[in-house]
Amino acid sequence: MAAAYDRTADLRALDATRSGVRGLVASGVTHLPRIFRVSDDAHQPPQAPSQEPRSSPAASVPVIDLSGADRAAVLAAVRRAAAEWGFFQVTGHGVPEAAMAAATDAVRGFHEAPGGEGSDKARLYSREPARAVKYHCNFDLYQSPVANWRDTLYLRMAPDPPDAGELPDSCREAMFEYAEQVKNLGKTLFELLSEALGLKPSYLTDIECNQGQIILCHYYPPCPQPELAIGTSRHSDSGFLTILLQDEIGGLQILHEDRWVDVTPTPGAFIVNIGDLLQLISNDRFRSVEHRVVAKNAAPRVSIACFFSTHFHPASTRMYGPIKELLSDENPPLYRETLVRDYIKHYYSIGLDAKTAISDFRL
Ligand SMILES: O=C(O)CCC(=O)C(=O)O
Ligand SMILES: [Fe+2]
Repeated sequence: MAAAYDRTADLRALDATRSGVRGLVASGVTHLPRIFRVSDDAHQPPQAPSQEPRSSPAASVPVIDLSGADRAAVLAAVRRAAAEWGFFQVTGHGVPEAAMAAATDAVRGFHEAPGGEGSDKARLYSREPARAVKYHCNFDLYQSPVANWRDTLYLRMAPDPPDAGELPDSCREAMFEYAEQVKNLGKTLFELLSEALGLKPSYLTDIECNQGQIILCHYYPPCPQPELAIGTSRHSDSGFLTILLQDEIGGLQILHEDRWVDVTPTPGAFIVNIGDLLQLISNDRFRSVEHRVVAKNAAPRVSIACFFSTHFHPASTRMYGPIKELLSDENPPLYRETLVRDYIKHYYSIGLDAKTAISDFRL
């Protein structure tokens, strides 16, 4: 029997530093603190990556060039990827590489700046749901079974953009520009996804799937014992759609046909994935797929995840259910209707680590 261990005290101690995992690394930790230790079975995927047969090359997440002249071919590729993978990478998306690099550099700069008295990190450190701009180590630190080796700068950019003064100086310009660029790309993607469902291009934006925009700027410091830790626990995304930018380090994996498949960093590309709510309204035509980020010790990793979700519209009374145009006698509705905020509330009540939220809305 292990000696009594006060996990909550350790979590509180980490929280009180207001400088996250990066602060631990800066202070020179050489062993993984226990709160980050993945229990032996908790993160075993169907097969651990090291046990996967490698005899045939693993299939990889589709890469789609959105600038392709043959629109029908682009649509077919999007339809297929959204249905079979739930994930794809996009190139030819029109977002200037300079804006992508500026955002990544700004996020890295924020996370690598020292914390402590008077710092932006100390000023922004918060778990307050109402705050539009905040920084923290693990949004679910006190709920999750294992702390993730990751810190996050949270920016809620739409529908009500934050005051410019709330953003850290080092990020302000780059992140406002990035948010605008990704919002435009989101509109393009929602149009493609609408058409891929056989609907008019404006269908998904007409029902306001693109109205909310939360940008999570993640930083995964080098981990002293990566095999014992996890960067982000397995989960599916709750919103409609996610547009993700990752740097060259890698570590993101998606669960495809019962195997973890690496999402290989592709210079200049964005990763796009279907969220639970889009699976729900597409009546399972599109799939929201589980993913995770493995910890690494070589170098820090930066990723920027932009979620299109409207759950912070507390007044929104729009109900979302399977899109009527997609239903027929052969395709009856698979889900009940829900308010976005009720779906998200349920999702968070379960927490990362399991994909049962959407199944609880199945008819
Ligand atoms: O860091 C990543 O690549 C993925 C992060 C993620 O899955 C999320 O924020 O939902
Ligand atoms: Fe995610």
